[in-house]
Amino acid sequence: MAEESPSSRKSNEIEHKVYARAGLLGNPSDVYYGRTISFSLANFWATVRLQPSHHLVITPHPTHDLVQFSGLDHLVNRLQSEGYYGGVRLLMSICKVFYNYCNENNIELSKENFTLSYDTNIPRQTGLSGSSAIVCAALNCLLDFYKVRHLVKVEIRPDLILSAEKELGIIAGLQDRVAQVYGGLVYMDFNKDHMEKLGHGVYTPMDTSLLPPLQLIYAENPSDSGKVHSTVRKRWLEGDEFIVSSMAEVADLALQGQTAILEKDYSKLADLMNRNFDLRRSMFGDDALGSLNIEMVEVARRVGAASKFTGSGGAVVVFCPDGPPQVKLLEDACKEAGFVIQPLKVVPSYLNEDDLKTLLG
Ligand SMILES: Nc1ncnc2c1ncn2[C@@H]1O[C@H](COP(=O)(O)OP(=O)(O)O)[C@@H](O)[C@H]1O
Ligand SMILES: O=C(O)[C@H]1O[C@H](OP(=O)(O)O)[C@H](O)[C@@H](O)[C@@H]1O
Ligand SMILES: [Mg+2]
Repeated sequence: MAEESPSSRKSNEIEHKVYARAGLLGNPSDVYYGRTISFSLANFWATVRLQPSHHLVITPHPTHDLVQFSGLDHLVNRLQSEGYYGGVRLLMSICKVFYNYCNENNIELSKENFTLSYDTNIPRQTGLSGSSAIVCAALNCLLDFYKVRHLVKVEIRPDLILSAEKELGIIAGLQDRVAQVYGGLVYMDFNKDHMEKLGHGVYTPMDTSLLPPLQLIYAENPSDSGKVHSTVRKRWLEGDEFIVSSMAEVADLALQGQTAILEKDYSKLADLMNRNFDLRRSMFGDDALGSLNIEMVEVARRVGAASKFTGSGGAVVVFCPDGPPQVKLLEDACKEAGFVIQPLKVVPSYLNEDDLKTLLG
């Protein structure tokens, strides 16, 4: 299962690449002690580079952390489309979480400093987990720079990545981070007992070759996962019966999906994907999901394909049960609607030997 980790080292520089992820079934129940099946995709990735340096420096990205504008209209347009934040706060936050975790667990860190910089081609805030890709790649750099990879268990790493985002007030779940730490296709069970006893879920890598060809549709339409989740989260915490039972049904789709994928029962997979989106829609409501996002799902369904969000909105994973002619119909429909469509490329697992050793210990 292990492939070489997508990292590289030039003299004493460290670079890690982490791919976008798609939730195939069960999301967003990961935020609610549920189950999901998710995978990393080679279509998009973020890279973080670490270079040893005298001071500790977090380098702003020239475009994602823009602070120089041609004028007020440029500044205001930019804030309206992309919000106030780029990746700098993500890098700072994972440094803090990593440092605290090492302190609390008696993992000694040398006194050396570094400069962190990042780049990403993951379409911003489209539910492809651009945020945790940056955080995960930074964590990988820190693990290697301080040579502590063997001391930080693989199952714990998604929690560290999530803590870094929670620290910033981003409402998020673990599925993104698990898919991005493990790579490949992973079945995840976030059962409450396990989560409380072990401090993490139970993660089972699956063979990526079991998946049928899948398509990705997305639009440049940033949506904030925190905002999308906040009302449903509040209702769930209050014990709202409809939300609690619907979320349990979403979690069950991943359980059924695991069997369907293992048996290559793709018509069942299509039904489960569609049901997944229908349940999300009934819980979150059309206003929170946004008409453009709903249209991306609908465009696929109009050609008879199965479709659902990869994350909280912005991108859609599609399965065309009738094969290439149906994919062609879908491409034409997307072109007309102004959506980008491309075949999904699933990344195999990229845990290395040191990572695998921590799973045994
Ligand atoms: N492509 C990106 N470049 C820079 N920062 C990003 C990017 N995508 C996300 N972020 C940062 O992560 C935060 C949370 O993003 P989120 O809503 O979770 O989007 P995603 O679905 O891509 O993970 C953003 O507010 C921003 O600070
Ligand atoms: O709503 C979802 O399906 C996911 O939303 C977040 O992911 P994002 O890529 O930021 O949209 C969240 O982090 C995930 O855990 C949810 O499953
Ligand atoms: Mg995110």
